[in-house]
Amino acid sequence: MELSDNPFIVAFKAPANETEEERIHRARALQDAQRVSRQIDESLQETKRILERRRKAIRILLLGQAESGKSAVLKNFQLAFTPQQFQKERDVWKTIIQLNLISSVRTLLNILNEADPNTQSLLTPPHTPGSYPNSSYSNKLRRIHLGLSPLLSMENDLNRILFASGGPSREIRVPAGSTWKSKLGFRGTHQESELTKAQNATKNNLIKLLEASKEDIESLWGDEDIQHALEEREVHLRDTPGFFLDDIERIASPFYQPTDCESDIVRARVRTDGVEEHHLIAESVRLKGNEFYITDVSGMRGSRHSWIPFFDDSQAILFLAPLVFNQMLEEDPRVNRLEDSLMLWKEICSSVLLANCNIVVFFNKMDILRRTIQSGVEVRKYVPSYGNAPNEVESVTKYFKDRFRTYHKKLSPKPRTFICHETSAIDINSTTALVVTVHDGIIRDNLEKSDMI
Ligand SMILES: Nc1nc2c(ncn2[C@@H]2O[C@H](COP(=O)(O)OP(=O)(O)OP(=O)(O)O)[C@@H](O)[C@H]2O)c(=O)[nH]1
Ligand SMILES: [Mg+2]
Repeated sequence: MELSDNPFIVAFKAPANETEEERIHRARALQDAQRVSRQIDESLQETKRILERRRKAIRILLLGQAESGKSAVLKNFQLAFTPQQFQKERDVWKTIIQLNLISSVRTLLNILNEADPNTQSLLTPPHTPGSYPNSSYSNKLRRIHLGLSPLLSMENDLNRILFASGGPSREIRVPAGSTWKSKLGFRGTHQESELTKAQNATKNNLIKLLEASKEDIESLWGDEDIQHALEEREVHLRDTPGFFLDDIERIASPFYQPTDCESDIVRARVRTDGVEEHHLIAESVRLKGNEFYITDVSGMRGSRHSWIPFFDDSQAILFLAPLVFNQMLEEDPRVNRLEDSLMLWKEICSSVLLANCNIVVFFNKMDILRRTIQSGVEVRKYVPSYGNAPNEVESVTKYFKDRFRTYHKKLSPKPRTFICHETSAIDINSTTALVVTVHDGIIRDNLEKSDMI
């Protein structure tokens, strides 16, 4: 570039007959302009570095309906590639697990309440013990009911203090980002725990109260009348998110640590609210320095529009489709979960924005499918097109695999390979091994694509 073309030289050229005062003023203005220009250059360089880093990293988008297991698969990635970082978060998950447990207790007590019209409201037990009117339930259950009331009040307090949310809700819901983790005691590299004395005291009180309530919870869960009421209402509590009642002995112990059983953390339920991007830098020697950007989204119907901006930037999509054929969507109880997954699958396959993206399907929650089939539930009752095919796991899986494959072939804008895996994301040994395989596959595929280019 000619000096005379340089915009700085042109803009700050000395005018004829410049006074000394004007010259000083012009020199200062030039210095300021150069400083701003340097700052812009540096910020452009930084943006370029970030973009370059992103380009080299593996970029994965997790998609699927709510409760399909996206966040559980993300935790498996963290376990496989950043286990040390994952361990640091265990205290956060301990509180979540305890809250999940209390939520199941609330479900049982609600059933008790519904089933027994004479039982008084949960949170307003009678002032004088023994003043319940006669009813179909035993005195034992009424005593347990009363004994567990403080635990429910504690749940309210915790939700209010830790998540600033009022009243009980079926699920823990936190805003996107990791600030909620620091509220539960997580100390990240750049974050200090935000726990106040009051919050710490509440967490400690919860541990004591859980220990004191352990026997009541065990009795409630083991009670025949309660089990009968669950069966009558077709409530499969073991298949619901965040189910820990079978682990009460461990979890209600004052020495409980989720590290004793890492799958506890994967089983813990926190509903994703919005879109969260997780940046992982692999810790193992083999992959040292490999980076991932994994985007986890909310799967609720009303949130799916927010996925689209992330389509462009992703190299691979992991689509979670649990083969749970006998459950309805929480947000719309008229819609069968598996039908909803198929509808979503069709939209993802036909999206032009995703034409070049690898899509891997995880037929998740295979453990639940196995239990459901074993308990004698018939697929054809929920999916009439299944007809008289054998009511066996293998046959059911093949049937749905064929349906997913057919739509994939028919609707993909360009030909691409159909890849699917049967998973149970809470089985961490097999799932961490699988995510490593998927990771290797994405790298191989990218290399092939760049060779073709
Ligand atoms: N039994 C069983 N439970 C699973 C499996 N995968 C996930 N879960 C549990 O199901 C619940 C829901 O899983 P999440 O990973 O939170 O679901 P999500 O897709 O992230 O849901 P949203 O954040 O609401 O969109 C959690 O408690 C998980 O631990 C599985 O294969 N088997
Ligand atoms: Mg989630």
